[in-house]
Amino acid sequence: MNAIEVEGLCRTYGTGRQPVTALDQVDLTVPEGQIIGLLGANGAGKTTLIKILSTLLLPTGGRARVAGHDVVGRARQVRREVSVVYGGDRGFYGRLTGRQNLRFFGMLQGLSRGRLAERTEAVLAEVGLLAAADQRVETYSRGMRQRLHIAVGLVASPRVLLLDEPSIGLDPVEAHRLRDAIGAMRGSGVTVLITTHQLLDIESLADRVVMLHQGRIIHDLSLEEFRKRSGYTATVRVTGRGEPPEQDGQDTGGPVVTGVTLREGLWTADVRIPAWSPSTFQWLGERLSPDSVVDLEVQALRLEDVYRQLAGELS
Ligand SMILES: Nc1ncnc2c1ncn2[C@@H]1O[C@H](COP(=O)(O)OP(=O)(O)OP(=O)(O)O)[C@@H](O)[C@H]1O
Repeated sequence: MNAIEVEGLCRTYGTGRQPVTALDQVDLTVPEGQIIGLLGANGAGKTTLIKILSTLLLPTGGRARVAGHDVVGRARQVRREVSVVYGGDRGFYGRLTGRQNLRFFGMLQGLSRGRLAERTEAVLAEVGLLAAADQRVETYSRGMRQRLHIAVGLVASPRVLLLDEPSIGLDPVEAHRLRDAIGAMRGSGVTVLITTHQLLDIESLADRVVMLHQGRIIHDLSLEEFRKRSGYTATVRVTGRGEPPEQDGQDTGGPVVTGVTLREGLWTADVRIPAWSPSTFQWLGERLSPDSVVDLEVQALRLEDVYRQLAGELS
């Protein structure tokens, strides 16, 4: 069964002279167990989609189903199947321990005493908080609180977990731990939809990338396809003396010289490599005179570059 099915979904805010269309005919099908990265600039409609899927907001057109239940007609059933976690570190009782908070919020979700005890320990382990479970939440770091939010989201075993900017405001170490906690869900059958501006979240977690722009889905690709959209796999940054290489005007299918700059008697050029092959090295040897090159650095493609490139095509 599909975890999420969205057809022609629309949401308009306001009815006056200037209504805002936040979602415009969105179609999306997500099979169970997939981890989807939902990307888009500020105002693209990501939060609106999350709110509709979690029944916090009604659509103004189209349909959406979660675990087979319609978000409008069977909202109560949907709420049993879906959990939503927002970025940020508030919403806990600071004087209670992590375990006590989790049990409290689990109880509110209607779990029986036995099931609650079992699930509490399981999810604390899943998010890496077992060792800190008996510490007061007021002593928790931001990242630990965020992982506790995810534990609350998981305690009632939802089929679908919606994460809105989960790593916002976290330092790199905490963000890495959080990603580990989310990654641990892979294979458990939980379907995860993550909205994020952190491309590293997508790179390390997502099976599929959906990109929204002005309320419409403009890309819906596997992570691999998304990566390939850039048209290159690496950039070689070359620094040299003397005559700089000529910048290539258009894509020739082979390596492309871009971004030639001059500074303090040295030039720097970025050579985009579509794919590594013997002819790539031959090309590099012919275009870049070994006498003039003083430094060479190979940079693997970053998802952020792809995103910037795709977003740039829109402006
Ligand atoms: N309650 C509201 N009333 C009026 N307009 C709204 C409301 N909520 C959102 N919007 C508008 O709807 C559009 C989509 O907003 P939404 O919050 O869904 O985008 P987003 O992709 O989540 O953005 P961000 O990355 O900034 O969170 C934006 O133009 C926004 O200004």
